[in-house]
Amino acid sequence: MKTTGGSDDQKRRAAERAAELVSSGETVGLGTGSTTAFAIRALGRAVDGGLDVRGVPTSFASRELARDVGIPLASLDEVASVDIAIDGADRLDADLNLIKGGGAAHAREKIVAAAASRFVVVADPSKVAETLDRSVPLEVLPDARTVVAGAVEELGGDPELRRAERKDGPVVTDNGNLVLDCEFGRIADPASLAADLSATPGVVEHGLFVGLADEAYVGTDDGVDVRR
Ligand SMILES: O=C[C@H](O)[C@H](O)[C@H](O)COP(=O)(O)O
Repeated sequence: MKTTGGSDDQKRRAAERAAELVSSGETVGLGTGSTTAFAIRALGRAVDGGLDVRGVPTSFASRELARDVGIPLASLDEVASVDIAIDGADRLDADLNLIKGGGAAHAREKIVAAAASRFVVVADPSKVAETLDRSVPLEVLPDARTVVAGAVEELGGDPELRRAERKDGPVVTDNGNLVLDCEFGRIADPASLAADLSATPGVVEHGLFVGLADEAYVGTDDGVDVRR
C-alpha cells in the first residue's frame, strides 16, 4: 500500500490500538490506506488467535490484504450494518470531520462508515489540522467530469483530474469512475460544502466525511492520542 504522511510507527500504534476494540461476533468495516493496513494485519493476527469476525473491505487493496492475513470476508452488498469500522484519513479536524479519498476509495468507505455503529479513525499527527485544508476528492461518473468540474468552479473550487502514476491516463476507481481533486483552500464550513457537492449531479461521492467519525486514534512517537 502507498505510504503517506507520518511515520509507520505512529500509524501502527494508532491502528493496533483501534484493532483491539474489535470483539468476537462483530462485522468489521476494513478501510483503505497505509494506516488501516496496520489494523488489518493486527486483526489477521487476532483471527489466528481465535477472534471470530467478518470483515467488509472497502477496496480491492483492502480485500487482498485481508484475504492474505486470513480475515473471513463479506462483500459490501451482503451486509446491512457494520458493528465497527476502522479507517484512515487524509485530514482530521477538531470536530472529527475528515477529508478522505487519497486512495480513491472514499465512496465505499463512506457507505461502510455510515453503516457502522462505531466509526474509528486511525491517523498520525500529520493528518490533524485546525481546519480542513486539503483538496477534496470527488468520485465522478466519467461522462460527467466536465460538467462537474464546471460546478466545482462555481462553488469556488479548482478541480484537477487525478492522473495515474504508473500508467498513462487518469486514475479509475474500483467502481469504474474518475476522480477530481478539488482545491477549496481552507474549508470554513465543511457541512455546507458537503451538501453542495452531494447535490451536484454526476458526483458519485465526495471525500468530506462530516459528523460520521465517533473517535480518532492518533498515533504519536510514544503513544496514542484518543479524540472523541
Ligand atoms: O481512499 C483512501 C482513503 O480515504 C484512505 O483512508 C486515506 O487516503 C488515508 O490513507 P493513509 O492511511 O495511507 O494516509
